[in-house]
Amino acid sequence: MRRRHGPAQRAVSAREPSVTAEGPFPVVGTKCHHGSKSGDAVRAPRDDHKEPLAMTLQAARKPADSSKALYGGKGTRRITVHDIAAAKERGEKWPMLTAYDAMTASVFDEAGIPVMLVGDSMGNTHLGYDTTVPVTMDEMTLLSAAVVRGTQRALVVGDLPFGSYQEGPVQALRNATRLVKEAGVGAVKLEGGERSLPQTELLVEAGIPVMSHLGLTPQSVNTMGYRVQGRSDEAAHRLLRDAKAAQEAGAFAVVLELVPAELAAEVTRSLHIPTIGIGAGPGTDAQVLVWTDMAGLTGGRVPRFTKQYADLRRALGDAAKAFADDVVGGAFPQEEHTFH
Ligand SMILES: Nc1nc(=O)c2c([nH]1)NC[C@@H]1CN(c3ccc(C(=O)N[C@@H](CCC(=O)O)C(=O)O)cc3)CN21
Ligand SMILES: CC(C)C(=O)C(=O)O
Ligand SMILES: [Mg+2]
Repeated sequence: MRRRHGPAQRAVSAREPSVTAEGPFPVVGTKCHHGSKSGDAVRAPRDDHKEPLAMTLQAARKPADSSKALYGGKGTRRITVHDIAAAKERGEKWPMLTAYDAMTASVFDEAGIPVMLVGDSMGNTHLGYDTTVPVTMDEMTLLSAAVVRGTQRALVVGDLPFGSYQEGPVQALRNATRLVKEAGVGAVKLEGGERSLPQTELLVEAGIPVMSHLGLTPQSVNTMGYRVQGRSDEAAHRLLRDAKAAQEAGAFAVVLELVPAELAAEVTRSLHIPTIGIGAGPGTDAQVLVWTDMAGLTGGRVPRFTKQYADLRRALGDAAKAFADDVVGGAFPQEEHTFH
């Protein structure tokens, strides 16, 4: 355990941002725990106060690390939406994973994952619901705050859950503001094209970066099911139109879920903001997976677009059985685990 999870860390509010930054982590670079938009996060604290002003300015203007790559680069400060835009210009591909708790998020942060999505898929993976539909703002806020506390570098994006933005732009702004102020996320994501444009515009105008989500939008499972989207010519045109409109409204990225690879590639070529695919083929700028699917922890059926990079479900089950066998057989605890 590298993080302290004492009571002092539980309460996060805009009024006491410092409580999110404490803990035994070595401080590398400058931490920015409240959003990613702050240009002031770029300047590292100086301990050499004898340095002349001219030199200070020169140092501040010095080009950043030669390797700016979102994944594999040398940067240690919090990733911003500007870094995401620059990656598209460089033609760089990048990975995104979901995260729902501080400890797992710290593992992905140390692995260099540049963007983490606190997905409403937490409904399925962590809260035991059948769909994402029941997930609440309270649940999103709690888990998003944990992911922000567990990361130093990743841009943390909070999903706006079903019912938290459908009423209109004002409701969307109220709830997105809550995720920014109480959880400290750097951006929010909302599902839908045309129907979510007024929300996107108002949020961006208010200073909250927005990630759009098109194609299969799981919050609409009760009307659309979990089917590949954009197969007909009409649906394909609508998706392309929606993506361009989201970009026009100010979105900094677009998730494309379960759409034909050819269409996702065309959307990617047509936009100057990055596309993030999930079940959308290899032609998108980025790829996202639900982390429990990626690591083989999810039980039961997983979507066909998932690739399993580990078998955590087996590893964890084996560990639990080994512990249980030791307890029942008297092999644990031993002398080294015992106090006298
Ligand atoms: N664990 C998990 N992984 C996810 O990817 C995920 C969630 N939960 N919860 C929220 C949504 C729901 N998602 C889903 C759910 C089901 C399918 C699915 O059954 N897809 C079919 C394709 C059907 C077709 O061919 O049209 C598949 O076989 O993969 C896809 C995405 C993606 N998201
Ligand atoms: C699958 C991603 C894009 C998502 O919206 C989620 O995890 O909730
Ligand atoms: Mg989601």
